[in-house]
Amino acid sequence: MNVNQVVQSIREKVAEGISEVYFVACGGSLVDMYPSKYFLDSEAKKLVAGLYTANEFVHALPKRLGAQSVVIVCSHGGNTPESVAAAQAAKEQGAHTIGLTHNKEAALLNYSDYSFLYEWGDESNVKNNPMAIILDLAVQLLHVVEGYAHVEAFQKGLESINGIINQGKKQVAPRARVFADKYRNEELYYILTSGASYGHAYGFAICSLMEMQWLNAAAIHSGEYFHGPFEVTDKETPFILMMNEGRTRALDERAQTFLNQYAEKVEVIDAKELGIGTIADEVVEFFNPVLFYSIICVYREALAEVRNHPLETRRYMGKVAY
Ligand SMILES: O=P(O)(O)OC[C@H]1O[C@](O)(CO)[C@@H](O)[C@@H]1O
Repeated sequence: MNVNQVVQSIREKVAEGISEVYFVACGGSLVDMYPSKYFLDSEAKKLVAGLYTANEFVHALPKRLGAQSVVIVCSHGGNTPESVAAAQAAKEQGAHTIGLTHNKEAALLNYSDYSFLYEWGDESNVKNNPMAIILDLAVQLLHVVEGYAHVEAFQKGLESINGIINQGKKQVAPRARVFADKYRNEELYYILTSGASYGHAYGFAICSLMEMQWLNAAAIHSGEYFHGPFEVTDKETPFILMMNEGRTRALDERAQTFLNQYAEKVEVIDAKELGIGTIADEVVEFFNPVLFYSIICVYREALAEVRNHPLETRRYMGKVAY
C-alpha cells in the first residue's frame, strides 16, 4: 500500500474520525519524525500530534491513545526493543499502527497494521526515505481529517527536494572539508536552528557528534539561544547554525547577527543559499530538515575522515548490556 491507500484505509475503519497521531521512535528514527510533529502542530486545527521517545511512550502511555489514534513507529533496524514494545502497546490500546523500517525481518512488523519497507542509502531518492514518508503520512492524514489547502504544493516539494539536495551536497562538499580540517581538534559543538529543523539540530548533536564521533554537543533552538545559552558565546566555541527558509528564518537570522558579533567559529548552513526557495512558500519550511539531514551527513563524513573515527564505531551500543 502507498501512503494514500494506508491513510484511506485507516479513515474507513475509524467511524468517529481520527483524532490524534503519535510519532514514536528512538534516536535517529525519532529525529526523522520531528518535522511531521511540527507540521501537524502548525497546520492542524483539530488533529492532535504527539512525539515520543519509544520507552517513554511505553511507560507513560498518553490517555488519549485508543481506537481513534494513529501511531507511527519507525525503527531503521526494526528490532529496537523500546520501539517494538511501543508498537505492541499501541495495538493493545486499539490504535492503528504504521511501522516503518529498512529490515524486512523486523520484529516491528509483527505489531504494524500497515508497514513501509523504505529505501536507504546515498543512491535512494529522499522521497522514499523515512522522514519524507512520515511527512507525507502527516500531510495526507491531516487532509482526510480536516482538509489541508497545500497538498499539491507539498507533493510538488516532495518531487523536487531530491534534486535540490543533490545540488546542495556538491555545493557544500569543499566547505565541509575546510570545516573538518579547521575543527578537527574541537571537543564541543553547539548546533542551532529553528522550526521544523530543530529535531535535526538535536539529531546532529546526539547521533552524528555524540554517538558517531564521541564528541560533546548540544542542540539549541535559535529562539532559545537568547534566553540562556548565548552567555557561553565566545571566540573559542564552535557553533553550527542551520538557517531555514520560511517563517522561522527570522529567528535564525537573529542568532546569526549575534554570532557574527561575538563568536568566531561559526559554520552556517543556509537552506536558502542551497536553493530550497524554489519550493512554494506555503510548504517550504517543512522541507528544510529534509535538506539539512543530507547536508549535515556531508559534514559528518568529512569530520569522521579527518578525525580517523569511522561513523560506525561504538563502544557501548551492541557491545554491553544497557
Ligand atoms: O532506528 P532504530 O533501528 O530503531 O535505531 C535506533 C537507534 O539508532 C540510532 O538512532 C542510531 O544508531 C540510535 O541512536 C538508536 O539507538
